Amino acid sequence: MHRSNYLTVTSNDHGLDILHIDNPYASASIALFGGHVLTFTPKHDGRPRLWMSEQAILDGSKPIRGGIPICWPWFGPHPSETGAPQHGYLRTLQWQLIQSSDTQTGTELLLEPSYTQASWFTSPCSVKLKVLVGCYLEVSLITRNGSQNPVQIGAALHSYLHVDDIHQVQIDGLTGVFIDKTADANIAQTPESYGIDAETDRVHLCRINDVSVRTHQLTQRLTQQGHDSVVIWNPWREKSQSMQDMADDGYLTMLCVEAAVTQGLTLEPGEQHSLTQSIY
Ligand SMILES: O=P(O)(O)OC[C@H]1O[C@H](O)[C@H](O)[C@@H](O)[C@@H]1O
Repeated sequence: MHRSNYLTVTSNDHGLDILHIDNPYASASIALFGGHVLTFTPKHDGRPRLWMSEQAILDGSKPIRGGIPICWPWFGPHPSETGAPQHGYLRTLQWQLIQSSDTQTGTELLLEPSYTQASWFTSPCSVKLKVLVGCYLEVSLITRNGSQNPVQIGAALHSYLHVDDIHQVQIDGLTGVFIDKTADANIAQTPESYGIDAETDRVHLCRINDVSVRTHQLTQRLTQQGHDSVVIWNPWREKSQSMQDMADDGYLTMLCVEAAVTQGLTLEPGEQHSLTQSIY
């Protein structure tokens, strides 16, 4: 196995293994629990791009609130099984590091979950997560259908962006309609001037590749591929207060911009699909 010169591995107080990358371009950390990118800070401006909850539970008992949770093989609640976990089960599995190497664009890591089949999803699919830590962060979730039959999946790279002040946020690049999960899944039109001033949970039904989140201090550009939706989520005050792993005012400095497959993607036998998001 190749190993990056810029990689170190530590354990946190609860025994979770954390990969740390500190290369000429950026620093980043990834928990093997969930294959979960926790932090990413490019060195050209030193500004952390990802938000992590002050009250995130980092002991392996719950999904981690912040960074980039991996949702697979469904997004949101399971379509029929009420006992199945929200957003699938990969975000609470132990993952392994398969490979790491240094390239001209940064450090590349390849991870895979310890298993992919569960009672709610018995198809033999393989999953890998490719992470590039460079001037920008690129995360690709790669699914391969290893069965003899077509398989349907959903997925998301559920990225929590750090923003200086949610009241300043303007989202650029999204157009078309969205499903408003805060209003009985009504269909609504994306506003031209897109700010956030209340609980927001919107599934934008679009394959738009380029989205930006602007505040006075920073414009964060995100690109997506392999998605059928972009999800925008901020729980706002009341929901933040009700969440054990979020500070009451946590909503003020975060915004989720998620590259997602929410409409069901069919993979033919042997077919591979990549869901990719880059954060600049
Ligand atoms: O609390 P979680 O299971 O991590 O989900 C957090 C959020 O994820 C997505 O953005 C969904 O659209 C929301 O409905 C959900 O509340």
